Amino acid sequence: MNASDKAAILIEALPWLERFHGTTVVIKYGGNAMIDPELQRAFAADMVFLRYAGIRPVVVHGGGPQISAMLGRLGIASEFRGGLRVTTAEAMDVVRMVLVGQVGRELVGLINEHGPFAVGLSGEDARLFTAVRRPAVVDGEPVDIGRVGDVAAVDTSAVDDLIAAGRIPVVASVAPDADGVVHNVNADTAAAALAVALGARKLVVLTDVPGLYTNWPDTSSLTSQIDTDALEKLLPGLQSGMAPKMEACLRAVQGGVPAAHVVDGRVPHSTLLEVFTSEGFGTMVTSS
Ligand SMILES: Nc1ncnc2c1ncn2[C@@H]1O[C@H](COP(=O)(O)OP(=O)(O)O)[C@@H](O)[C@H]1O
Ligand SMILES: CC(=O)N[C@@H](CCC(=O)OP(=O)(O)O)C(=O)O
Repeated sequence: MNASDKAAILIEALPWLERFHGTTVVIKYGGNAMIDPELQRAFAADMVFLRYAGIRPVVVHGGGPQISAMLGRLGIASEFRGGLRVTTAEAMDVVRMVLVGQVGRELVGLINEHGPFAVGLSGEDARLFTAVRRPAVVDGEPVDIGRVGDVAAVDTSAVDDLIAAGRIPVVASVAPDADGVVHNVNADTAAAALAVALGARKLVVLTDVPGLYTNWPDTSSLTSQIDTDALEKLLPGLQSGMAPKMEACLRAVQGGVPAAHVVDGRVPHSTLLEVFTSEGFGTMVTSS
């Protein structure tokens, strides 16, 4: 690559720097996009890059595969209904231990290799999230799946304090209900609720596919942009992890976040590509 090509790549970022400088961006880092240590390091570097670019990144992380692995080691089977984990009280202890004590700590450590930026917290800290029990929806019917929560209320004060101090909040998606009983919240759902409450400029959801396939698994049905009306119609037919993910994007945009993006976290530096380049990357959800 010659000097003018390099300069072209750098200057391509300028309009996006102008547009997003000073805004809050919520990035959901999915467990499936986390399995490779090099990708994890690239993700951590992207968060620090955003921070130095004057953007305020807030990370919400998943860890589904890591939870399933730990449950497996303990001899507990994993079961999902409508894309959500069936969570007994016993499984909830493992979910909390893995998300807060393992996945969150690792991400905080990787970001902090660059400086004293990341501070980990969960929905339990300073009442960040209050959960209500959430049934799974299977064939249009609600099914009780135990200690699974939706986000009923968000108190952003702890996250606001961290952002104001120049930190990068790293949030695990477990949350107490109004009685203090801790629930397992899907991380896409938690990210969307936090993006809405923070008035984020965008929500970026990293996963392990190039985006939303409107006719899964037909690879020609990958969609680069979809509006909320079209997504609402598509939602009842979506399977597995994509159902809560796209519902979360829909909620974020309906809640006032201008755009939600589902991008391929297996591509190194996918967040930078989404935020700072002009060609579309992944699937963008916008308001109708
Ligand atoms: N319509 C669809 N478009 C894209 N992926 C889909 C679709 N339906 C099901 N999937 C599956 O959903 C998975 C992503 O969800 P999930 O495993 O929960 O990811 P994450 O851990 O990133 O939250 C993809 O790997 C894919 O196998
Ligand atoms: C209720 C529910 O399903 N919770 C998820 C929480 C973690 C998560 O969402 O992780 P990913 O983003 O990696 O899928 C779970 O237990 O797997």
